[in-house]
Amino acid sequence: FVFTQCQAIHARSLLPCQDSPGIKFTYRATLIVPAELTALMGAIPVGDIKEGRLTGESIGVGNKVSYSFEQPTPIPSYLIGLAIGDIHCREIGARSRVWSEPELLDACAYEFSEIEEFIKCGESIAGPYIWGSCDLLVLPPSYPYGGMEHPCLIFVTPTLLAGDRSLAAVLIHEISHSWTGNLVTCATWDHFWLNEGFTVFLERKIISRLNSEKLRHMEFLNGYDSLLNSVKRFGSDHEFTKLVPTVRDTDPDDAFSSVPYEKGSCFLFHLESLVGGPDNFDPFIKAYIDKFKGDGLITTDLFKKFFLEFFSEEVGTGCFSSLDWDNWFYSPGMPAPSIIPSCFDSSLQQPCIELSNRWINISADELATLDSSFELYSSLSPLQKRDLLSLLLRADIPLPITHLIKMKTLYNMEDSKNAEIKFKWLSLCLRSNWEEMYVQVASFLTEVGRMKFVRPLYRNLYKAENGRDIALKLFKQHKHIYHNICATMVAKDLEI
Ligand SMILES: CC/C=C\C/C=C\C[C@@H](O)/C=C/C=C/C=C\[C@@H](O)CCCC(=O)O
Ligand SMILES: [Zn+2]
Repeated sequence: FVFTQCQAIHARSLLPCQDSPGIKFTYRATLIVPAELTALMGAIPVGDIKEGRLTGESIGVGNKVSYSFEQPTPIPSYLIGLAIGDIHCREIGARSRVWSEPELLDACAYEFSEIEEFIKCGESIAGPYIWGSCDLLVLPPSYPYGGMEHPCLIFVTPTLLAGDRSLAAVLIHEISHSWTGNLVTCATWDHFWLNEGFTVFLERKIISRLNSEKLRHMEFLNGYDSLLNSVKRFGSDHEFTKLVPTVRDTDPDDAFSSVPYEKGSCFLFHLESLVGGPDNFDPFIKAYIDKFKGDGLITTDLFKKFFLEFFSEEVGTGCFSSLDWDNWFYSPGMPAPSIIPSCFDSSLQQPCIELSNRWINISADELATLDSSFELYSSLSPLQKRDLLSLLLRADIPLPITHLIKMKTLYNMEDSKNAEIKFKWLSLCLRSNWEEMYVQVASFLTEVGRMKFVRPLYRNLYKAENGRDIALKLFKQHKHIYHNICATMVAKDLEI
């Protein structure tokens, strides 16, 4: 199975190109591959689909076929994407197919069957979907990211296959890039937040409309937790914790974190609150996409200028007099004090907060009293279970191993198919130096290659009591299974 990951600056390793987000071009491509394999690109395929397979053309030489593609809408180089493998497809929506290796196709078709609803909702907020098709390719477990927004063919990790559609936010995120990022694109990587922060904001708008505003707020609170972790990892005065960092002469992979996603979406949430809420802010989103979709390039200054033009009346009434733009854009660390967790409605997190406090405050000899919490835990949604574990991870002191042993059996933690819950649970065990669980950490690390999970688990195993040598030996044995970006980043994390 061959797949590419060009974002941010890897397209240049694939083909000669102006490998910068500020340069856009259309393309046609032809891939010649062994006849038993299928080739796909983030573009419109020329061939037909017969019995779940793209038809290639025999080239008459050797047992090979050619597949041709066309991307008629100008895109930046980082959105070039291709994959080649034993890939089959199934229709899952009016303009969407899901592609995967045949063994996964049933599970993928079920997990992602809401895709047309997501696209339609995105259109109602941001304007027409102009890319034609919106297919989905589920990659092998080594895929280093949750998803990648190649136009016409979104790539996603198989760790989204929770079996209950509970991890759909990543798909909604990648679909949202059809407007923010793919149509209106950051002119340089310094302005990456306009790709990612705006896409997270749009993703959560869709979640609000399709589920509830309370869930949008819960996702903001979860994102705030990720932002805290990123700022803590870099240090609160680090360049990469700025919303608009200077990343010239820097490998963008080194600068990558939750900061542009979560600080950026918090900034837009703050702007939304200043103009009086979603009803007043939402028309700006469509106007913004419409305004910049032409040459499709955006910078922070252009965004600010258009925002103030659009809300010129509010400027006149002093709506933004308290807004310190430069502090938001150029100060390192956590967002300006105008955004703190209490800005968000935490009602969906309340049961998680209460349950986490019970686990944090109970003594080892009272653990039996928690048996009654099984019903409450079972009633939590997968995202609430995720947030329960996040709250426990944020506790001042690590949970005692006695408590983790109890939680493991009481809540059947090992049975969860939800990768986010599994990741948080293993992180909780590492934080408490529960050495019996290191083997489960190692097994998870040899099953997935998504950096969102792999990097923190290797770092925390490396820091855990008697974990350092296990981490180094495990990585040395298995680094070949990871994508090169992942292997490179973990090697840096482990100071190799
Ligand atoms: C301030 C940072 C400047 C530039 C960074 C640009 C790209 C970083 C490069 O590492 C590529 C990132 C690709 C990300 C793809 C998908 C993400 O949206 C999801 C990542 C988290 C996850 O696994 O869910
Ligand atoms: Zn994104």
